[in-house]
Amino acid sequence: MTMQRKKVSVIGSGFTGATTAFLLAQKELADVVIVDIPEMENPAKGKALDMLEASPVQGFDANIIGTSNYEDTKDSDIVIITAGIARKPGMSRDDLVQTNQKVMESVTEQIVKYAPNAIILVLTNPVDAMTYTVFKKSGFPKERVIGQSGVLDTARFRTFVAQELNLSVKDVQGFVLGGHGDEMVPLIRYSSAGGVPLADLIPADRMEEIIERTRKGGAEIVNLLGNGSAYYAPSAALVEMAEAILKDQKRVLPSIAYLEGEYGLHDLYLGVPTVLGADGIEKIIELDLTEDEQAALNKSADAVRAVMNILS
Ligand SMILES: NC(=O)C1=CN([C@@H]2O[C@H](COP(=O)(O)OP(=O)(O)OC[C@H]3O[C@@H](n4cnc5c(N)ncnc54)[C@H](O)[C@@H]3O)[C@@H](O)[C@H]2O)C=CC1
Ligand SMILES: O=C([O-])CC(=O)C(=O)O
Repeated sequence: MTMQRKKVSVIGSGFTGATTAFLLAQKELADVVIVDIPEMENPAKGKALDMLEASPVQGFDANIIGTSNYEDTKDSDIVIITAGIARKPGMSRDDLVQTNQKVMESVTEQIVKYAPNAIILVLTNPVDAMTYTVFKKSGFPKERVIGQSGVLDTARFRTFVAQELNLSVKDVQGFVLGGHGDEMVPLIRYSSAGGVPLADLIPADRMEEIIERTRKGGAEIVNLLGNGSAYYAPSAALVEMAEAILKDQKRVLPSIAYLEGEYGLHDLYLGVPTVLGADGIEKIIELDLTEDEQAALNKSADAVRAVMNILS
């Protein structure tokens, strides 16, 4: 009996889409379909073929194709949306909202048609509002529409802390709540190195600088790259979430989830700790926040709502 491999479709063959596709294949998590608009079909095909030609060298078994035909995404287990425009230096993520809302709506229509049972992971910015757009347009249950921000924001925080303390990144845990913007809420109380609270290891003023760098982590890369935004770490984050779902790992990872009263917030998508498994978001973990933390989370939610108000 042959085992049917899982199928993941990645919408958008740009920096994040291509990198995500390659990581998924290298880890043999699924066969991968990369979809772009008809004008970009050949580059998408070219990237897919190039990746496939790396498979004998690296020794991975996964098929990868590029296409502009959504029929090829039929019955995907997961669809990852990276389609749309990215910001340039001087822009905020929120400047992308109008263009990317249209892209989300057209892409979602196709997903509903061809992969009605898929779990959707959204990367496109402004990601909290774009995940909400996809949720509304798809009519999928909330646990099957998930946005990516917290794994990336936490990874940035962990990187900076590990550098600061000259420790392995493996032993540094971080915890970031809230929207994927300057108002995100790193929770130091829940962050540690080898189980030791960070507050015992890093002076408060230095910690503030690390938090600020984390909040501006996306812009730091945008300014260095000059004509696009981060893609290696964002793709690694998406793949960690996809792996948790494909392998039903029940990982505790931050996700952008639909809130219906959790943390006192209603009818918006925001970054919170979740359990990710075969059903998507299987649980939202609610923490008891201090007054200051709740106020910071509310401020972050307000920033997301301000973007949602621009949605047409
Ligand atoms: N949530 C997060 O943490 C992160 C979000 N992002 C966001 O991800 C998005 C993609 O970034 P990159 O890959 O760097 O951009 P990119 O410009 O390299 O690639 C975007 C791709 O989407 C394609 N596309 C546009 N409209 C499409 C449609 N209707 N259907 C299919 N494909 C379409 C374009 O042709 C292009 O190939 C941006 O909005 C960016 O801000 C990027 C990094 C992190
Ligand atoms: O900053 C951007 O525009 C892309 C992004 O979301 C990130 O890298 O965090």
